[in-house]
Amino acid sequence: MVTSASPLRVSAGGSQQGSLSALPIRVGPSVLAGDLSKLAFETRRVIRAGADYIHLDMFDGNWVQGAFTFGPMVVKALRDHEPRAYFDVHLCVMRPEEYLEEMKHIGVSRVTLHFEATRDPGAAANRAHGLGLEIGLALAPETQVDEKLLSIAELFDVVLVMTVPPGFGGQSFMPEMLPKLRQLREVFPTKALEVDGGVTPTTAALAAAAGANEAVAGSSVFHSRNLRRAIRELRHGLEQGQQTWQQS
Ligand SMILES: O=C(CO)[C@@H](O)[C@H](O)COP(=O)(O)O
Ligand SMILES: [Fe+2]
Repeated sequence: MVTSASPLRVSAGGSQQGSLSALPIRVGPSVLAGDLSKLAFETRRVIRAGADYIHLDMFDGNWVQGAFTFGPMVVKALRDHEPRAYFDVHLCVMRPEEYLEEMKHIGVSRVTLHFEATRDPGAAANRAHGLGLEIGLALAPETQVDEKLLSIAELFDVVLVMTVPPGFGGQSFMPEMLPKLRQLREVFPTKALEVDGGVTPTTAALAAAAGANEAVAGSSVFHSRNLRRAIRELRHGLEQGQQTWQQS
């Protein structure tokens, strides 16, 4: 079923890692790996197969060179087909902060912009919240977590740790991103932490064991013969990993 993010459940008195109850596990197929000539059909297929949300990669062919996918008009057309689905738009564009009002207008549920592409990410987060829009901060693999970044990330609803260089699907998961996830989870025990890139049931488990609770998956869902099973296995991977994280 496609839902809005459910509230985080924190056990009484606990704010440290290890004392938390489960964070909501969510699987968001990236339709980029589907048949792009049938986006509405592909979106409907993964919703029916149990997706928690739909991940939409908006690339402008500029910030990620050579990769141009679709823009707000296509997202709006999809929204008209799926009025209730949770739409998570990953903006890999120049000046992503300029899209916030339009994203709200077309009914996007959450928009994630890149730290590396945004002039003033803190101001963008405040503006999105003023619009009533959930907002995420994406970190490309080369971006390190330091004090300044943490103080900015604090303002966002989700931090997306890219586990491949942004730009295209079908790349291999970068295990060297796991310490970044651990670092973020230690500082933000209840914030949503999402991974994107090369996510399979095995890598989803590794990511969740390091603190992730949301996973975007393109190839491992759409290249599977059985979408429902693919999504179920990803969810299972996240659950297994989260148990490891809780016990750590
Ligand atoms: O943002 C991106 C790539 O930049 C992704 O959302 C990809 O679409 C994920 O595809 P797979 O790595 O799962 O094939
Ligand atoms: Fe993405």
